[in-house]
Parts: sequence; structure tokens; C-alpha cells
Amino acid sequence: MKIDQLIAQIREKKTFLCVGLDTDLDKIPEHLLKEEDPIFAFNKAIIDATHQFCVAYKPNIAFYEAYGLKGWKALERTMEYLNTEYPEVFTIADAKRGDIGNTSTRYAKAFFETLNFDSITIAPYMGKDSVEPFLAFKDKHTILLALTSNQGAFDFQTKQVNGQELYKEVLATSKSYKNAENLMYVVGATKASYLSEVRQIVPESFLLVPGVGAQGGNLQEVCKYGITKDIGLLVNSSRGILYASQGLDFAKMAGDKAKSIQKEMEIELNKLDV
Ligand SMILES: O=c1ccn([C@@H]2O[C@H](COP(=O)(O)O)[C@@H](O)[C@H]2O)c(=O)[nH]1
Repeated sequence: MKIDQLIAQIREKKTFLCVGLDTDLDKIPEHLLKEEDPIFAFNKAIIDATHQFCVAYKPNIAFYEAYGLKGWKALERTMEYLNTEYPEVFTIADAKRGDIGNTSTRYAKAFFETLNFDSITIAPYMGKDSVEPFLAFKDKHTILLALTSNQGAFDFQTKQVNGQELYKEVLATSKSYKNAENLMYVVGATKASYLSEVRQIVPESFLLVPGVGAQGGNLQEVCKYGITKDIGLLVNSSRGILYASQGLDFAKMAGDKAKSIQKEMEIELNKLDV
């Protein structure tokens, strides 16, 4: 998907919500466990109930790999469903990959071609030759981990390297990579106050912002420091939407939760006059 299509979708739906599909068989409603493919049945119901309030879905690959072949099949079915029924939505493989170039190319083929994701999250630790194979794919997006939402982010990401914090080095250096226009970055909602410094280095790039809801990040603060004239934000919520209810009404409650976040986002978008 082209960035312009993503921006147009945000403007039309008045939302920049990304729903995280972190589907956990220990948390989904019990009645779904009788289904032949409970993970897909849950995802389908969540997608149908939330699609009008979001612009992106982010399956976290760990939740599928954890169930082996069964999980991988459910991921494939989920992607086929999204691509067929809701082709306008942006899809993110939260896979946090990155390896020597030859291997990164295979990861890129797996997620961009075989599974047809629009984007993938990548760890920048192995550097330029581990990231550029992903950037070579036209209209596909590589979302580099910059400043993550967890406490451990302070172990390395905020340490000084070349006179600046490591996350700033990641942002600044990656701008020189070949096809850098295909880059986006992860910045956690729990680090919202850092967003003004992030914006000094990448003023226009899209940021994937996880950590609102269950991790305590604040949407208004994220917007205050991170929003751009073309929005530039995809704010993710996973557990807060998926498990709003574990009863028979789970899909309706997930839809209601997504709708209430969309309403808050609409207020922020109105401030931009888009
Ligand atoms: O810095 C990061 C990077 C990725 N994540 C992922 O986002 C979701 C957040 O889930 P919630 O339930 O809304 O907390 C999850 O898949 C994480 O692995 C992140 O949280 N922080």
C-alpha cells in the first residue's frame, strides 16, 4: 500500500487506530474453543466488529508461532480474510526480524509476498545490510524499532552513542539507507514526551505507537508531541480491545472499545483541520 492511501483512509474514517491481533487461546471466549480454527474465528469476529473504527491491523507473530502449524494456518487465513474483505486496511506483521542480508531477504519474501503484509517490524541492531533487503520491496514498509514501550528500552536505547542517545542514532542513520522512504519507526506511547525530539529527526515519517491501554500510554500526549500535518501516527491497542469482554458479547465490546478510541482520535484530527 502507498502511504497516500493510508493517509486518505485515516482522513476518511477519522481514525489512526491500529488493532493488535495478539490472539491468545487462554484469553479468548470459551465457546470459541469448540470451533475448528478458534484463532481465526476470534480474529474474524474482532475484524468484522472493529474495521470501521481502525485503519490497520497488527498481528503479533509470536501469538501465532506459539501454536505451531495451527497458529501459522490461522495467520494465513486472517491475512487472506483481511486482503479479500477489507483490502483498504494497512497490515503490520509485528515480527521484529532482521538478520544478515541473505536471510533478511527470505524474511521479507515470507511476510511481504507469501503472507502479503503491507509492513513488518524490524530490529535495527544488525545494521544497514540487515534492513535494506526489506526496503527494496515497492509499496511495502519497514518499521524500525526506535524507542520501545517497555522498561528495558532504557537498558540500551537511551544510552549515549556518538554523543546522542542510541534511538536517535537509529533514526538519523537509517535515513541514509537505500529506499529510506519506505521506513517507519516504533516509538512507545509510554515514551510520549520523547516524541518532540523524535520529530526533530524524522518530522514526517509514520510512527507505529504501541502502549496505549494495557501499558498505560496516553493518546492525547502522543498526539500533542507526535502528530504531523499528515497525521504520521498509527496508535496500536491490542489487549484493551481484544479482551474488553471474554463473554458471548466479546466482539460487540471490542467494537465499542475501538469506537471510543476512534472518537478520541477524531477530536485530535479535528484540531489539525484535515
Ligand atoms: O515497543 C513496543 C513494540 C511492540 N509492542 C507490541 O505491541 C502490542 C501492544 O499490546 P497491548 O496489549 O496493547 O499492550 C504487543 O503486540 C507488543 O508486543 C509493544 O508493546 N511495544
